[in-house]
Amino acid sequence: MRAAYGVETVRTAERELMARLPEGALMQRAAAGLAAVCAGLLGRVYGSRVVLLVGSGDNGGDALYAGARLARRGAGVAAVLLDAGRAHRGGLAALRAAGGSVAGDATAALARADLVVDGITGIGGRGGLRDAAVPLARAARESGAVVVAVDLPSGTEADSGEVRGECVRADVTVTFGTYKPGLLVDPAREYAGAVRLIELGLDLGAVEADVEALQHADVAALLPAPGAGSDKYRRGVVGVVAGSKRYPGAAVLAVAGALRGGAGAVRYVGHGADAVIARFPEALVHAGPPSEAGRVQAWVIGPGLGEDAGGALGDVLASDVPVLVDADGLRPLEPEMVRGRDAPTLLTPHAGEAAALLGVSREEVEAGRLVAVRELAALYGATVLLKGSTTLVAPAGGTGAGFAARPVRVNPTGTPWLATAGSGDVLSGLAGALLAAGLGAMDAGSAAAYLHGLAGRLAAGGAPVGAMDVADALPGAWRGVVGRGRTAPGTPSGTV
Ligand SMILES: NC(=O)C1=CN([C@@H]2O[C@H](COP(=O)(O)OP(=O)(O)OC[C@H]3O[C@@H](n4cnc5c(N)ncnc54)[C@H](OP(=O)(O)O)[C@@H]3O)[C@@H](O)[C@H]2O)[C@@H](O)CC1
Ligand SMILES: [K+]
Repeated sequence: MRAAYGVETVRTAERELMARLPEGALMQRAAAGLAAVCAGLLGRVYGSRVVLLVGSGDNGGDALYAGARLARRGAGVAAVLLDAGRAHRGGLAALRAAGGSVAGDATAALARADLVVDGITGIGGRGGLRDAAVPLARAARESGAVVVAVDLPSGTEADSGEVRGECVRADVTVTFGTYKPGLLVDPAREYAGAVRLIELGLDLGAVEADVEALQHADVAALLPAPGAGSDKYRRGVVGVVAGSKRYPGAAVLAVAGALRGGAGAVRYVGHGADAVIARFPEALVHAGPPSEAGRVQAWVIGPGLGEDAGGALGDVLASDVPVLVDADGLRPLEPEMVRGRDAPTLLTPHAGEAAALLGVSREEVEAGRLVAVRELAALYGATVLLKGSTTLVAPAGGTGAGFAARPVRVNPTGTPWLATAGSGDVLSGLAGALLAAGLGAMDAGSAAAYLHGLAGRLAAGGAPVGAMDVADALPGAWRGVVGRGRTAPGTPSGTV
């Protein structure tokens, strides 16, 4: 599990550690790690040209001390100081002592740079870059040099992943002590490039993370494996209420996801029965209301239902089994329909659907995904999976003052190729199968997003794919995660 902690938690842990260490030791650890990453990126340090963008806080101090280390190894290091009177004193002295200098002409220095170190702001930054820093961030981007952000790309919000205004676009971000939520959540994540963590020795073991990302081993431990005594009910029967005369394909895709998610059986309810049976003769189809369809261990409702989702939705929510509500099922949804349920409810909106549920614009949701998913979880008292470039899953929340659902899980396996019609229908079926197998709503949602992302990558292999290709790639993704099979060539490693 990869964990990310917010600024307040990081600062508390840093204070505790600093009290036990000699003065300045922590910053030296950070600078040593930063310099080592820069040296690795430069390849040959001697003779290289490094420019430091230095703000007036400790983030700038890190940059200056790392610059001093590179200067000692023969790099030509020039510091651009945003406020000469407030630059980190010790760091500036160290840089000068090592042969580094303060740049007279920032633009000229940036134009010649091989590597730019962004030490404008770290966890102390607020809002987008201030005016004085904006041209420097732009010049860094346009210089063609490798841009390395210190702790965070300056201008991004550490706690929320929001980007309010201009910010630095980094190729690599070297972060200290722990990941910060903004490094894992879009839009800030996009600006961070590849993220390298330098351990500082912070003691965060007993603290609940703000954001966490599952990795292969976590997902492998969650996925159900049928035993010798498993029958279809033990493996989990999923009820799927999806599709309509107009959109029968959504029914097929949701059923495909459920079958590939290990469902012992799928009961399909709706107007897409012919299409479902034609593709999946193993599905059980039912023409009446969901409550009369027979025993299920979880319901999936919504994909492609069109306008007439309401009656079936009430029926399904009245059941005492976990319910996943997606797409058209979300439209008639009111908080009180969900809040009173004893069994788990998992809502799976994309940004537009989340915006409609919250009564805000889609842009607002996209800009503040972490805030939006937490608000929805609190409003509906349900687990919420917010689909998108970084899919987030927030636990069902309370409504008390200051309540912030945590940890929110962020999916690390997503790929832009998944932004294709019907891909969400597959995800719904898959997550429904995991709910039916007995996983909690957080685990079902986040494991499904993980597998779905991997399947998208496997299916795509660098080329466009359709939703059924993603469903067909799920067994390969599953085998790859549990380690019993080989993933197809071209599967990215290292990024998950
Ligand atoms: N604590 C530790 O043990 C360790 C901490 N470490 C490092 O310290 C960093 C935190 O340092 P920090 O607290 O000094 O804050 P920091 O990120 O430098 O920013 C504050 C400065 O930015 C300015 N500023 C604010 N907003 C701005 C904007 N939008 N645009 C432009 N400027 C803006 C603000 O100006 P002011 O408001 O004061 O006028 C102030 O000058 C942390 O990220 C890590 O890198 C490591 O060495 C490991 C050990
Ligand atoms: K920075």
